[in-house]
This record gives sequence, C-alpha cells and structure tokens, in this order.
Amino acid sequence: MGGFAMSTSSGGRTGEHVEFEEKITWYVVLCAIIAATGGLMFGYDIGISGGVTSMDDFLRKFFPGVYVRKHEAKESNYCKYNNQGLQLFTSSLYLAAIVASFFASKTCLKYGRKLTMQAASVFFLVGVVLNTAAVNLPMLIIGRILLGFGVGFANQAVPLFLSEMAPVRIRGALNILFQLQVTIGIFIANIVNYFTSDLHPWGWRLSLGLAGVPALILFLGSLLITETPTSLIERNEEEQGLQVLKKIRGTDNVTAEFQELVHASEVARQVKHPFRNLKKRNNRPQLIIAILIQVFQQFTGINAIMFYAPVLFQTMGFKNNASLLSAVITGLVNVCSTIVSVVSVDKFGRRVLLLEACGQMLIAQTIIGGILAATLHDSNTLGKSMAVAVVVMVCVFVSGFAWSWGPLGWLIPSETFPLETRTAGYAFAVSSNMLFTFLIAQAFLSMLCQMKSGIFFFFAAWIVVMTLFVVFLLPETKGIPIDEMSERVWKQHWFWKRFMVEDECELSKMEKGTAA
Ligand SMILES: OC[C@H]1O[C@](O)(CO)[C@@H](O)[C@@H]1O
Repeated sequence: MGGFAMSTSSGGRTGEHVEFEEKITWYVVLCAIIAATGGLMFGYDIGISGGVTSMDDFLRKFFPGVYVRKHEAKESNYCKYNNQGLQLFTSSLYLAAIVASFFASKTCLKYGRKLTMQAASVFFLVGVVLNTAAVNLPMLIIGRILLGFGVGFANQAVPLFLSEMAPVRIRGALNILFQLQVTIGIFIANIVNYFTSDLHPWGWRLSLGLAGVPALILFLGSLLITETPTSLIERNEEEQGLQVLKKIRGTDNVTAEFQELVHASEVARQVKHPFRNLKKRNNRPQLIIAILIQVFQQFTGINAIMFYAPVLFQTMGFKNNASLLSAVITGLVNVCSTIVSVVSVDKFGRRVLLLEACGQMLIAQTIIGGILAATLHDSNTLGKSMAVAVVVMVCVFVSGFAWSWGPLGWLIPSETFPLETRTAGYAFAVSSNMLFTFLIAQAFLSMLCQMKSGIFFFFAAWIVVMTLFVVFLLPETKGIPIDEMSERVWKQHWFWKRFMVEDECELSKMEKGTAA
C-alpha cells in the first residue's frame, strides 16, 4: 500500500498512551476527496441562487413583481429585492435540510456514512431535474426542497466520514476538504452565473441544471470508496472494519487503533437512544459547542454576502455585470483562504485561527457599515473609490471567515462527540447551521431594507460575542484522538469539567451493572 508520510500519534483511552502507526495513504486521500464532493453540491447551490435571483429572465418568469420594482427608479436600492417569495426560493432548501439532517443521522448509524452520501446525491439529482425544467413556482420550490434533502444528507455524512477516516495528525486538513469543496462550488457557481446571465431567456436553467454535475460525481465516486472502519465496527462488521483500517492506514499494525474503535463501539452499543443520551449532563459541552459554533458561523454575516453578493453589490450601485464579477472575486478569495486553513489548522490549532479571524472580520464589517452609512444616504450609488474600498473589505471579511469559522464549524463538531452520541450530536450541528442559514437567507433582504447599513454593525456585534465564546469556552482539539476527547479535553477544561464529573459515576454504575 503506497503511503507518502509516516506518522505515529499517541492513543489510549484511559490516560495510558499507546502509539498508533499510521501512514497517510493515497487511498485515504482519494476517499476523502471523493466524499468531499458532497461539499461541492452544497457550495454550488449557495453560489447559484444569489446570481439566479438577480437575473431578469428568472425574475420575469417567477417573480414579476420584483422584476417591475427592480426597474423602477423610485424604489430605494435597499428594498428592491425585498420579497418573501423570492427569499423562500433561496431559503426553502435550508428548511428541508434541517429536517433531513435528523433522518440522515439515523441512516448514518444504521446503514453507514457511505450509503447516506449516495442517498444525498440521488435526492439532489431529482431536485436538479425539477429545477431545470421548472415552469411554475411550485415546481421550483419542490425542486429546492429535494435539493435540501440532498444537502442535509450530505452535510451529515461527509464531515463525519472525513474525520473518521483521517489519521489524527491530519484530521483537520482532511475534514476541511469538505468546506474547501463548498467554497469551490460557490466559486464555480459565481462564474457560471456570470456567463449564463447573458444567455436569454434560458440562462438561469443552465445555472440550475449544472448543479447535477457534482451530484453525479458524488454518486459515481461513492461507488469507489470504502465505508469508515468506525461505521463498520458500529454495525457489527468488525472483521471488515479491521481490513479497511489496515488498508487506509497502510500498515498491518493497527491493533491499538482497532481496539480503541471496538471499545468505543461497545460503549456506544449500550446506548439505545442516542438522542435521549444527548440530554445527559456529560454530553452537554459538546452539544452546546456544536450548536453555538454553527449559530455563530452564520452570525458572522457570511451568507448575507454569499447569497446576495450580486444583489448587495447592485444595492451599492454597481452595474449588473460588475456586481456578478465582484461576486466572482470574493468567491476566489473564499477558495484560496480555505486552502490556508487546510495547511494551517493542524499546525496552529483551531483557536488561533478562530480568534485571528474574529479581529479581521470585525474590522471589515465595521468599515463596510461605516462606508455605506456615510455615503448611501442621499444617492443610490457609491463613488468609485468607495465601491473599491467596499469590495476590498468584503474580501478581507471573506478571507478571515474562510480560514476559520467556515471550515471549523464543521470540523469541531465532527471531532468532539464520543461515538455513542456522534451521529445524533452532529445532526444538531448540521440542523443548527441550516436553521440559521435559513433565517439569514429569509430575513436578510428585509433586514437590509429596514436596517440599511446598520445590518453590518449588527453582525459586527455578534463577532464580539463569538470572540468571547472562543476565549473562554472553546477548548483546543488539535492532535487529540477523537476517543480521548473526554479525558484530555473536557475533563481538563476550567468550565466544562464540572459537566464531566457525573460521567465517572455513571460509567462506574454502568460497569457494575454489566459485571453483575
Ligand atoms: O464559504 C461560505 C459558506 O460556508 C458556509 O458557512 C458553510 O460552511 C456556508 O453557510 C457559506 O455560504
């Protein structure tokens, strides 16, 4: 088995340190890249809706009222796109994904991560067909709901798959391949929109139809990849789990890691109701963090920019093409900065990236808000230099987000839950992301209309809150094997350790119960 690096990391579940031998094999990297195309589907969708909703042909067909308003000079730019139906087009996908993530947590547990990914691609493909052929609003929205099922299933299965496959030493990097593909998806979508906006009257159909490409890649690719050893062992296929572990680690010497996985799955098997178990005190730290990190990710205001960048730039007085082009630029910054995260997250750790980015995003949001407040009062356009300054600040904001809250919102929840609550706990992370993505998608244009430039100060205030959250409540998880998090992270943390005490009592009760 080919490998391109040799690594050992410490393992051992009760404080004793056992060495894991693990090569980083090409096979593991290939599986990770294929699985991460789930992120491409999600990202393409995020990027495509903003552009499509600013295309005249699309508006004329499905939202004629908005079309008329867009071209009336008297309407304030801030309110042109304020239409609940239009926002529902963007946000219905996320509503569906909230529900889907809970179903997906069950399929992940029962049928595995791989099958859940395949289901995701099938939902997505059917949704794409409906969207591309849409002749009326219901068809469009039903298509979006199916896409939402696809996204919910993929976002649940893919990051878990990546964290479980990864050798500890590069767990952060491999997991971030998911978010990297999200950003690539957004970027490709921005470029597609830039070209299709000139194809009248069917350019929007092409934009929506091309979403089928990543879904097809995920479907075909998932036939080639393996299930994770964790999931195999969890489903009583221990022998196969052992073989897969040997294959992905590139060595036969996997006994220590295998034993840890078997132990984790034995503990997990005693838990009959993972969702009920999540309510226990000792699971609270992971759950609170998984939810908050996703809520905060959305309250950075990222999707105000991702969904509505073209609309936002038009609000600032950019012409149609200039605003689509600016969205392409921010999309590129998003991809490149996520690569920074891939190479630095396992070196500098999670907290450093999150905190640095908070400073950067706070400055950018405040400056954007300041410029808009100062210049967009009387006229509907920014001067040239101010327009450039806004685009630069949007890039500063996006880059900070892209090497921190974007990827780590998925990474941290996927690496902190013990196996017995992992899929259930992770479903809360996914659904919180979807819920708050939905809220921002649904509310942003109305908020922009009401609060005008104040909306940027609103997001800036949240960034202050999330900085405090990281400083005081978020422990570092870099380089720690997932099944040792409880010992080495939660029980050591100044605040969260009080939640873990009960764990000991319960464990000993449980052990006595099994011994009796
Ligand atoms: O890259 C930006 C994108 O990343 C996400 O936060 C997902 O992690 C999306 O909500 C956002 O649109």
